Amino acid sequence: MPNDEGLRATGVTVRLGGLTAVDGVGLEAPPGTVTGLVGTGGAGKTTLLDVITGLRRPAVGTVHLDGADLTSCAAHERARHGMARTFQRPEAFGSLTVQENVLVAAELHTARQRRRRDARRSAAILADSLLERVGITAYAGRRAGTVPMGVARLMELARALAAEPRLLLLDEPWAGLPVPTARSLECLLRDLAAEGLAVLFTENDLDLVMGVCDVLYVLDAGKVISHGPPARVRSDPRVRRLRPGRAERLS
Ligand SMILES: Nc1ncnc2c1ncn2[C@@H]1O[C@H](COP(=O)(O)OP(=O)(O)OP(=O)(O)O)[C@@H](O)[C@H]1O
Repeated sequence: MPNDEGLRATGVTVRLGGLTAVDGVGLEAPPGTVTGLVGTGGAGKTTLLDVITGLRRPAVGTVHLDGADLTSCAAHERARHGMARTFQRPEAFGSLTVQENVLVAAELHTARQRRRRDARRSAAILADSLLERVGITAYAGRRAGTVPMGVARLMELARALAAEPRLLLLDEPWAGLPVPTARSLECLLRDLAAEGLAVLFTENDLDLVMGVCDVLYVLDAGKVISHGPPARVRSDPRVRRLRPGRAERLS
């Protein structure tokens, strides 16, 4: 039955060769909240995002969005159900401008909505407003292949938002961003959640994201070892054991 519970993944297990990369993970990302998925390199974060977005089939487990079972759906079908994602390495049309890159995504979305008559115009308006929203209007005319990594990341975010998703998944969105831009991104994610989006991001450094999320999941060797409000998770002994050298600062 359709509902508005957002993302619910249950019992997700992924085996890659002899390795269990994700091991019985359950995770929820409700609308109106920012959910963080934190873990050291190799913990299984990207693999879990791949399962959620349909790029990888789990050995076991289910993925629901707003009550719809998407476990057997292909990636493009999940996108139609309202999922949008950014990647660790931004994927762009390097020879197009930043504005054109966002426009392509906006045109796809407006065409899908069958607003064909004014699709081009409304796509252009949407693209320009998104460039402004993520703060990269100044780069609109630059070729995407020539912009700094931070701008490329924000451009990818604008492309994801062009689909007007209900669930936004971001794989290490802060990597390569200068501090002021990172702060703006935090504010933007909070604003998007306040508008009703379910936001789920991955990150390696728990300290970096303490103030951004409502709920944190900590993944270690493919398993969720702690989840809940950030302050509670940070003081969880199982999490503190993962963070040698930081215990004093946190106590
Ligand atoms: N295609 C693959 N084949 C075999 N093993 C893989 C493959 N992709 C990932 N792995 C392994 O699965 C585990 C989880 O990897 P994953 O990339 O999901 O972790 P992560 O938490 O996203 O790491 P990072 O923060 O470095 O991106 C790691 O041990 C990784 O080496």
